[in-house]
Amino acid sequence: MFAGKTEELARRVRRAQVAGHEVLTVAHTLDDRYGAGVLASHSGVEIASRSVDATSGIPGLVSADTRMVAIDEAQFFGPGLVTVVLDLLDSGLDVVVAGLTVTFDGRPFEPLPALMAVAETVVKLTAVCSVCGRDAAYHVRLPDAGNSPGDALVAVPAHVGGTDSYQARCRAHRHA
Ligand SMILES: Nc1ncnc2c1ncn2[C@@H]1O[C@H](COP(=O)(O)OP(=O)(O)O)[C@@H](O)[C@H]1O
Ligand SMILES: Cc1cn([C@H]2C[C@H](O)[C@@H](COP(=O)(O)O)O2)c(=O)[nH]c1=O
Repeated sequence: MFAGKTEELARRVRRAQVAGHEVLTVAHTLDDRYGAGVLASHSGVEIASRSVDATSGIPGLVSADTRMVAIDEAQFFGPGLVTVVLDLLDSGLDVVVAGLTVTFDGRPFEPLPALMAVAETVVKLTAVCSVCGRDAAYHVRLPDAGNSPGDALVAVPAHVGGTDSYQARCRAHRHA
């Protein structure tokens, strides 16, 4: 988290739009922090988006004019997103996916690892460790975020949050 994934997704969406391409930006309904129809980064960058509650809702949003599909918070969609993304690519669309690769307890967070394996290009961004300032590929869930969050691999509304619930951490401080 806080690595700039949404900012980078927004940059790519805007760049495609400048080129005159029709872009479909998709988010998951689990994260409704900024309201329906908008994606926002932690720094306040906003882009218009459509929300769906499952991967099966994505293909139906694609129109004949769509050139690019941009998907944020891919970790909320689960492993089924891989097939949908591959089908979109096979139909000739550009697809850009942003999401968390690691859970708050440090495990690989599908579908990102599988998507990274089949992607032509992977950009892995890191945040700034909140303890020491080094590159942070991990995050910790803060004690105030609530007890017993359950399985980190199963996306639920209780896991949704920002600086209120999570901090970015480097390898050395990922358990601190
Ligand atoms: N620990 C941190 N490390 C880096 N950026 C942070 C941190 N905490 C807050 N930020 C802010 O978060 C922004 C990135 O937000 P965002 O694009 O939403 O990231 P992500 O989608 O990876 O969570 C940064 O530009 C910065 O303003
Ligand atoms: C670590 C972790 C985070 N989440 C949630 C928390 C946020 O709502 C999003 C990540 O958003 P960001 O744009 O990358 O900051 O995911 C989660 O569900 N499970 C986790 O393990």
